[in-house]
Amino acid sequence: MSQEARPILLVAACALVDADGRVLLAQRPEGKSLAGLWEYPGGKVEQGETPEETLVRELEEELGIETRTACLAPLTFASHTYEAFHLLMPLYVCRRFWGTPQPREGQGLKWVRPRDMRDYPMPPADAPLIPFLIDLL
Ligand SMILES: Nc1nc2c([nH]c(=O)n2[C@@H]2O[C@H](COP(=O)(O)OP(=O)(O)OP(=O)(O)O)[C@@H](O)[C@H]2O)c(=O)[nH]1
Repeated sequence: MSQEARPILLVAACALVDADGRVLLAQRPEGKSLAGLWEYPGGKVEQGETPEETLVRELEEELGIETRTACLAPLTFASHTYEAFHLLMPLYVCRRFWGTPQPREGQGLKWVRPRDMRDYPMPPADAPLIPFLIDLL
C-alpha cells in the first residue's frame, strides 16, 4: 500500500499502575491481529469519542474496571507505520480506578514492572514507550 493510501488509525492506550508501581499488560487473544503479544489495554477511538472517553469505555469492557476521564494523565504517544495503517496511539497513565481487572475477553493479564517489560513480546509500536514508563515509575 502506498504511503498516501495508508489511513491514520487513532487508538487510545492506558498504562494502569498499581500501588507497587507495576503496569498492567494484556495479551492479545488468538484470532486477533498480533495474537500473543502483550499490549496496553485500550482500543480504537470511535466516532464522537474523545480518547479519554474511549479508555473509560474500553477499560470497562475489557477489564471490568471503572475510571474517570479526570483520572487519565497523558504520558507519551506511539507513531508507527503498519502495513495497512499508520498507528497514532496516545498512552495515558491511570493510577485511580475502581475494581480488580478481570480478563473479560479471554486475554492474559499480568502486572509488570516497566524495567521487566522487555521480557514480554509487544507490538512494534509499543517498545519505544517503555523508557517513558521506566522514568515515570
Ligand atoms: N489496544 C492496543 N492496541 C495496540 C497497541 N499496540 C498496537 O500496535 N496496537 C494496535 O492498535 C490496533 C487497534 O487495537 P484494538 O484493540 O482496538 O483492535 P482490535 O483488537 O479490536 O482489532 P484488530 O484485530 O482489528 O486489530 C490493533 O491493530 C493493535 O494491534 C497497544 O498497546 N494497545
